[in-house]
Amino acid sequence: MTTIAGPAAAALSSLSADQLTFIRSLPKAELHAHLNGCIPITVLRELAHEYARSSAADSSAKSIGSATLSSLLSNDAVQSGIQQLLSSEGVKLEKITDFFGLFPSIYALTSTKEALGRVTRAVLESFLGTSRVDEDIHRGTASQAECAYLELRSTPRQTDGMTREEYVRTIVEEAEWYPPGKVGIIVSLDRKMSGEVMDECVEVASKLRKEGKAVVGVDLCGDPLAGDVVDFERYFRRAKEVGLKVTLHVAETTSNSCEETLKLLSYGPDRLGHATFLDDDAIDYVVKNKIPIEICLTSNLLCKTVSSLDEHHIRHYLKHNHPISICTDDTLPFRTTSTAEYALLLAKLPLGLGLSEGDVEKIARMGMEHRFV
Ligand SMILES: CNc1ncnc2c1ncn2[C@@H]1O[C@H](COP(=O)(O)O)[C@@H](O)[C@H]1O
Repeated sequence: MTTIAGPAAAALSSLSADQLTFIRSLPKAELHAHLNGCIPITVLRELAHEYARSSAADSSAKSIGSATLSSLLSNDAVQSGIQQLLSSEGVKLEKITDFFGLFPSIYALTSTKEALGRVTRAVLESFLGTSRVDEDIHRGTASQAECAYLELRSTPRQTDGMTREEYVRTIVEEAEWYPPGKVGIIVSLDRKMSGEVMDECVEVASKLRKEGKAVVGVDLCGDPLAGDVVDFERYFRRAKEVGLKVTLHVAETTSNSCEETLKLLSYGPDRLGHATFLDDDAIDYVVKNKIPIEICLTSNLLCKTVSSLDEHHIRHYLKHNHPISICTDDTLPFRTTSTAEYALLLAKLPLGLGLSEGDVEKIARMGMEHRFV
């Protein structure tokens, strides 16, 4: 269960019961959700407690599952990172680059296959409800689906407990509990990765795809100011050659240059994440080539890359009838859900964009049309 707060909560609570029912009834596709950024609070809290217990009980052997604490953060560092995420308001950020410092603590908790499988199960359930094929057998409770289709992305990590291939397989195995066509997995390449690791991630994605697994694409993510996009090109070209779709985080900050953006567009992406600061040339290219944009309203507000909903770049794309999809990005720090992001479309200004139900329905349809399946 996601605790909703901030802009998403304000928009949701301004809606009538009929409006909420309308949003819930729309078939929605979540196309931009980062696994480790979407862990439900209850699960994060449990994992943090277990980490603390293991740390206290076994400081000499230092083992948690098959990972060793010595290769991870100290318990104090982990607990203080997790405390920021557990605050009922969600995280407070001064600027987007502060955001990436939240992940080392989360990663300390999801570094074994067991823990990764557990969080994947919880994240899938938070978006898709209890529609696993074995659900009737194993559970008595039902939870409501937030969306009809989920593309879940994650950055493969090699830990003491698993290889990068095992990391992706663990996620895929959990996704396979859902009916075919419900979940697609996107392998994320972090801008801080070495070329060797990017290559390995693309090969793992390709291998699993060839085996018929639901690995549908690759993504470029991470600190938008890290690395040089000239160096990443070959890995995304390779991904396209082997039939994987490509989505790229692009122009998330004012410090991302126009040259960088044009270079990323030259990879031939199938979708773009955020695309907040595109200059006229880039907008022309994106509009002419009808490249769908994954829009993350709350994320942009809380990372302070957009100052208000009224000034959000979604307005531009709506005016040009350009394909977009509405996404949550990271439900844990941003305290949002798919329903709440749609509430931001429907709620009246200044709490939302004040769109009509017809427009919102059309946007939901666009999301479903631009799945990587
Ligand atoms: C604010 N918008 C964003 N911009 C860029 N990258 C982001 C992001 N939100 C999340 N990530 C990327 O996703 C990772 C966490 O999930 P996974 O470990 O992959 O499952 C983060 O470490 C970051 O690299």
